[in-house]
Amino acid sequence: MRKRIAVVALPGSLTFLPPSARTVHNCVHQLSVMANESLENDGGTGSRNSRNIHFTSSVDLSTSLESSVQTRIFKIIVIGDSNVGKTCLTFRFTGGSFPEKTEATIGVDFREKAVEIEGEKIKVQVWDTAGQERFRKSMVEHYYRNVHAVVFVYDVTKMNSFQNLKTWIQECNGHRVSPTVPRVLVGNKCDLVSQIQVPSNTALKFADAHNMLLFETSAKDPKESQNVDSIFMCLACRLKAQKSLLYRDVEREDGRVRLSQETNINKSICPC
Ligand SMILES: Nc1nc2c(ncn2[C@@H]2O[C@H](COP(=O)(O)OP(=O)(O)OP(=O)(O)O)[C@@H](O)[C@H]2O)c(=O)[nH]1
Ligand SMILES: [Mg+2]
Repeated sequence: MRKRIAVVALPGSLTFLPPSARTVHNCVHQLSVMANESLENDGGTGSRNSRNIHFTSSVDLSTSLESSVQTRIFKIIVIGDSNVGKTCLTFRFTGGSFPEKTEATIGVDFREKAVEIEGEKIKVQVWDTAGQERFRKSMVEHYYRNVHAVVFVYDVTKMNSFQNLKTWIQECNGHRVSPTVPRVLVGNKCDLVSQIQVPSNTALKFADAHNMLLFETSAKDPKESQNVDSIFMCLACRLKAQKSLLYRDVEREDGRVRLSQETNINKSICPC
């Protein structure tokens, strides 16, 4: 039986159950997923399009962020071998579906989702990076600059992609990403049950050794959708708890951040 981080949906709410042995800290957060604010809708096809930022300088990004200055922005990068499903995972989180067709990411795909945690509106900015060396080498500095959290992804059906995690961690450390920056490990493609090569116990040991939570999930399986959400929400909850992260004039009403009425998703227990 594969050990997973369980995610259970209650009527009118989204509840994350904390992973028992790997709880990093216990916290209860109230959150609402306000709106699915991908920077630009691609019509649900999942095809790579205009949000594919193959930028050459940080100026491109600052332009994109001008409209977002009223909320805190958490930059989360997603890294790992090519073809492990980074694009599909980020699309599942920000777009709520599995892309019908993907191509190798070139540079970075940049997506955002607005969430509300304990009454604070937050933008989770997901940087879906290229796994192929030739598509990423000129971009690496941009990935790691001012990053708030890192998601390492491997494919549970490809032992190589798991073994290569060491290299990805080295690269991350080599770019002076602070040890205090939260990191999680994601084993993707768990729907391919008969092809699984990476045992859960092996992955769990690795995650523990690197002080990471482990999520085993599938971007493809719709039943895993909330589990995919919990990867990013877990990080967002932890980042929110780090008061030192930049505030950007959070919109307030009567001294309190107004809760969104647009969704019935509200009370949650942080999976961390
Ligand atoms: N069965 C299954 N296939 C998946 C899953 N996630 C992604 N895939 C497939 O795996 C292939 C690669 O997915 P991508 O998301 O493009 O991989 P990537 O990691 O972004 O690859 P690069 O952009 O080259 O770094 C595609 O054919 C997807 O349809 C999953 O959870 N289950
Ligand atoms: Mg990709």
